[in-house]
Amino acid sequence: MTNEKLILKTENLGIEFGGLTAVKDFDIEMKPQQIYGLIGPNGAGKTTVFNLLTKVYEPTHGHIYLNGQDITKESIVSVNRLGIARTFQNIRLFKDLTVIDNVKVALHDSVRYNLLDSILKLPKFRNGEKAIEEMAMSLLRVFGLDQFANVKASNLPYGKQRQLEIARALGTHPKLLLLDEPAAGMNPTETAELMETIKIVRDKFSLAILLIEHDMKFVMGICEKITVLNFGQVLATGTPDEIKNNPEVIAAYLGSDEGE
Ligand SMILES: Nc1ncnc2c1ncn2[C@@H]1O[C@H](COP(=O)(O)OP(=O)(O)OP(=O)(O)O)[C@@H](O)[C@H]1O
Repeated sequence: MTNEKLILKTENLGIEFGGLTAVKDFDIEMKPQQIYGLIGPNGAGKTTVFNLLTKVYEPTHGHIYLNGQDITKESIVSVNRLGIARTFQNIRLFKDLTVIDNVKVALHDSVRYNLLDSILKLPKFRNGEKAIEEMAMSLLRVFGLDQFANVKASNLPYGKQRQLEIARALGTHPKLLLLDEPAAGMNPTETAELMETIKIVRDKFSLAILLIEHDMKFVMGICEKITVLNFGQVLATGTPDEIKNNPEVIAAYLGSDEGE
């Protein structure tokens, strides 16, 4: 047991679907503000780990601790309120809403007023709306998306849509942000830009980031620590250099793909 404060810790986390063990004995220790990579072959269980951490799936085994608090039995909503937010492998924006409205939806939960306030447009409601508008704009500014505030989300270039998803996730004030393949489908320029944005987000919002990614240049370039999953189990955990040079990881996953 370490005395060091951890933002996320799991112990023997696992889930079975019928007879299939999708994830088994998954242990991770993440420090606050750490950028951490979760990699492994297709079907290794990476997205399932995200679904366990966000309580989309009920773990069959093990425990999840957020900031020292056991959140294993919490609901999806309360895990989000306690500080875990995520993005998805496939973009899940409200495509017909504007860029700013996508972020405002996430922020609405953090400003409290009741239905009557909103129907009567009482000062509390107006001030709340103004605060939400300002918060949304300041989030968009971090990503250079403020200039597109009134554009329909589906009209943004692909790389910007991915960034908008991150902006929206930040609207719930997470302490831990889970990014599922944030660089998927991006061109090299967009990927390089995303690396910078992720570092800025980590510093500006003082949060830890756990990311799943197949782009090894991206993972090795940005992550301080990496865990490799293979067949639902941890194959290795270490620094990018340790992982790159681990013979088991090379055999199971990196092989000739490394540096692609
Ligand atoms: N709801 C479910 N029911 C049954 N099996 C599932 C379910 N969710 C995931 N699995 C299985 O769990 C295993 C791990 O899948 P998962 O999507 O987590 O892998 P992954 O590492 O994220 O893969 P990829 O890199 O392709 O996204 C797979 O065999 C998958 O079919």
